Amino acid sequence: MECLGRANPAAISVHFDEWRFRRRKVAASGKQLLPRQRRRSIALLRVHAAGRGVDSCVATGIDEFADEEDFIKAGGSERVFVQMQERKPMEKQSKIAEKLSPISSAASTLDLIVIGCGPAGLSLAAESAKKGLQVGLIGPDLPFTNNYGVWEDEFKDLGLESCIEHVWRDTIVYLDSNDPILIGRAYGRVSRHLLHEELLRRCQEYGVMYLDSKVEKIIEASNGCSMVVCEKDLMIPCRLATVASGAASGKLLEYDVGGPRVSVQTAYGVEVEVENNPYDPSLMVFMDYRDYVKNKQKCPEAEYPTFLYAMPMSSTRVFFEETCLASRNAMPFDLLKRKLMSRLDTMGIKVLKVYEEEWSYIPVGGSLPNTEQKNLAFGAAASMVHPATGYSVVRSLSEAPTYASVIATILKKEIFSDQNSMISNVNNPSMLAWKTLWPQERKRQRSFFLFGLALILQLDIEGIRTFFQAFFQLPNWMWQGFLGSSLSSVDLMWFAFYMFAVAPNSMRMCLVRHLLSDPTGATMLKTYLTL
Ligand SMILES: CC(C)=CCC/C(C)=C/C=C/C(C)=C/C=C/C(C)=C/C=C/C=C(C)/C=C/C=C(C)/C=C/C=C(\C)CCC=C(C)C
Repeated sequence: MECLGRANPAAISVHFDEWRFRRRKVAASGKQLLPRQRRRSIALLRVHAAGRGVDSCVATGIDEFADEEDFIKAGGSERVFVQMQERKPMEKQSKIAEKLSPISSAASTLDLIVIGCGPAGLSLAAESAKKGLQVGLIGPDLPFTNNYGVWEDEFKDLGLESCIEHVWRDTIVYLDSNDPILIGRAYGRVSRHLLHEELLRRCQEYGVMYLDSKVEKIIEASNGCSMVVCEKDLMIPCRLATVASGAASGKLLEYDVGGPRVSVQTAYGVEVEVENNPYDPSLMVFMDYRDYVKNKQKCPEAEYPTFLYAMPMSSTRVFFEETCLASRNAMPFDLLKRKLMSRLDTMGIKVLKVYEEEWSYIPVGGSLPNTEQKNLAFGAAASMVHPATGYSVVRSLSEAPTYASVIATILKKEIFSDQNSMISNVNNPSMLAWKTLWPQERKRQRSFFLFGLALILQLDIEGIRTFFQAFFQLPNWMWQGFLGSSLSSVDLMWFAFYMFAVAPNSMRMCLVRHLLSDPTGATMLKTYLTL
């Protein structure tokens, strides 16, 4: 990475103008950027962002993109990328290096290297070290930036209730009428600071080591071990490497080819002090799909069905997030923001003070990782994001102990003859771990979720309302299990029939049409029939 250092404001705008100029020139010529130009281009953006007091790469899913071209390939648009680069506020850096001992390049081969310091990476590193493995964690030391929302019971089951900073006794959904649906389940807002502290404490307790660096590639050494190549050509040897650096870990992993296209969940949020808050502070607003957009005709906002997700922290302080559940192309952040402001205005909510803003970009759907590769993955890198909801943190945290056990079994058993070399007659011991993460049953469930995602993508705002009206009429265990990925593939069939039974005729026709005509329907049926 070319380093341009910190710049003064005048220099920054020159850098940014230069970046824009170069991009336009390249676009006009119809040519690709040369690698050197790409490096320069991203460096310019970073200097621009840093000089504006903006963290250049912290929004969900974006931190591991090598540059804007990778981002665009993964479904983003250049405009969104620039907005994220420009606007994400800089937060206080966490200090992983102060808590964990350093990995030294001269150290002997580590058992496991986990790449990525988000919730998935930290939890897997801690759980693996707890199993007695020598674990190294590598990744930039960035703070958790998103406001994670969780069902309180699910987080309690993980023993992490102390990380919830606010609990609402119930959750509410508004669709088209003033007849809201009370869900009957408590919801919590996770303190990203406490969650980070807790996961870091676990890493420290079990002796995880740390290196603050970006991983360039992972190569296989001649003795069967792996070499993790970091910035400045620093090489760290390990017996197994697991990539947990988010959805944009493409360059470190192989994914199945010809899988479904990646869609995107986008959201723009603000935590604000307001006058005239109409929401009851004891209820979390999971989805408000009521129509509050002014000038509906021909405004681009109306093209994307979005909903409001609101966490009233008190009667005057509220976190509002305008969310596009899924779209084929990312909904631009300025549109989301405009829609949110127009909604608040129409509702008579007056914003007095803005505490913080959030931009969230979550790729959903897409292919599974190739489960025959030696390097492992976890969290969003392993496609563990729920395709139809965008949630992933609880699944990663809850599966970390089992996954770590399997990795420990692979490394401790006779599969490896000694500390450093793998017995050659065992083809690929990583398959055991991949099978734990993605057994055929999980693949069936995911094919159903992808079918559901494709359905959501086709619905307009009216269709979405009718659809969720039916969804929340299902028995609690069904819709809760669907959201928490805990329904078996057979349960999901019951879920589909139940949806069909409770839906109005127009939606029934839509469901059957989708099953018969959408390619995800055929893929789902094929996956269900594969033993
Ligand atoms: C920061 C972060 C991390 C984030 C931010 C953003 C946000 C705020 C977000 C939020 C989100 C949310 C709230 C979400 C939610 C979601 C949901 C609720 C979802 C749901 C879904 C559902 C579905 C998909 C369903 C589906 C169904 C189906 C597919 C069905 C089918 C059926 C059929 C086919 C029928 C058949 C029958 C015969 C043939 C008879």
